[in-house]
Amino acid sequence: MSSLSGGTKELVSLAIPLTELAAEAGRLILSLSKTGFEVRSKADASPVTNADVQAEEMLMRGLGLILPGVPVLAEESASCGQYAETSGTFLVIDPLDGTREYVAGRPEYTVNIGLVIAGRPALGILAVPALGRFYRGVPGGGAQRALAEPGTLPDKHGFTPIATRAQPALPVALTSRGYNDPMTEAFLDMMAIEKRERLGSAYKFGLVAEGSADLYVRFGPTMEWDTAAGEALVVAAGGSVLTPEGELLGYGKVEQDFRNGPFVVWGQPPR
Ligand SMILES: Nc1ncnc2c1ncn2[C@@H]1O[C@H](COP(=O)(O)O)[C@@H](OP(=O)(O)O)[C@H]1O
Ligand SMILES: [Mg+2]
Repeated sequence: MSSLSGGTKELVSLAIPLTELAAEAGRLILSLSKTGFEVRSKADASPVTNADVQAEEMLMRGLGLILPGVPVLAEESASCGQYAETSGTFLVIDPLDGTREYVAGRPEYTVNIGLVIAGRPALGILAVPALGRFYRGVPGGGAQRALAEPGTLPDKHGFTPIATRAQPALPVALTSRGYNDPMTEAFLDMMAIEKRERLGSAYKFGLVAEGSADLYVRFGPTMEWDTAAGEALVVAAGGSVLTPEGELLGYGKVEQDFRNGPFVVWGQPPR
């Protein structure tokens, strides 16, 4: 068992070593993109590389030291049928979110580390190693970002506060690059937007959290490791993640194989 109490101050302190760990895993992934990686298909036909697997191993080792005893729900372990105990506090990680983008040479892939307490994302870290962007947030404790040269680790004193922006008359909307669906299109068709950008990873949450975009629309399926870290970050920065009915996403949905339903990420409350 861990001795985590879940207080805001404790979580803000915990975010520091977790950010360093995500950045280390990101550096490993980025270096493998230069030296070469191997791609194979998973049971669901989605790609996986040795970068996903090695980064997950690094994260599991590091999390075992930082938060011993806290179960870790991890994408690659879950795809082999190994599920963590998620009825209490648990970590949820995607070691390489946006593997398709990574394989295609696009830079938006992320390392996601989330912490779920009482069914809610309580801390979130996103590293975007190829773009040198590092985000962290604790709902109630604020959100921060650091910028660094790609391939280098962020300066621990380089984190500055970020917040979502007031929604402009014509908002900037984000969607998945590769997994769009008719409901997402219909929702966007109903809105007057300035522009729409497609990106394949949790970087979309970072862009909403820092006020570069206003909403991220996702009616197609995602997994809890795609959203836990990003949701904590966006909420910490002043935004929200809501189902079309205005409900919160739940976490630890073992009976749904940790699959999320539709949601919209809002920088500011929906009007
Ligand atoms: N049919 C499906 N069922 C469950 N999750 C899906 C899915 N299609 C896509 N996803 C999830 O959506 C994520 C990609 O979304 P996006 O491109 O917007 O980041 C995938 O993450 P991975 O790419 O890490 O597997 C995957 O987890
Ligand atoms: Mg993913």
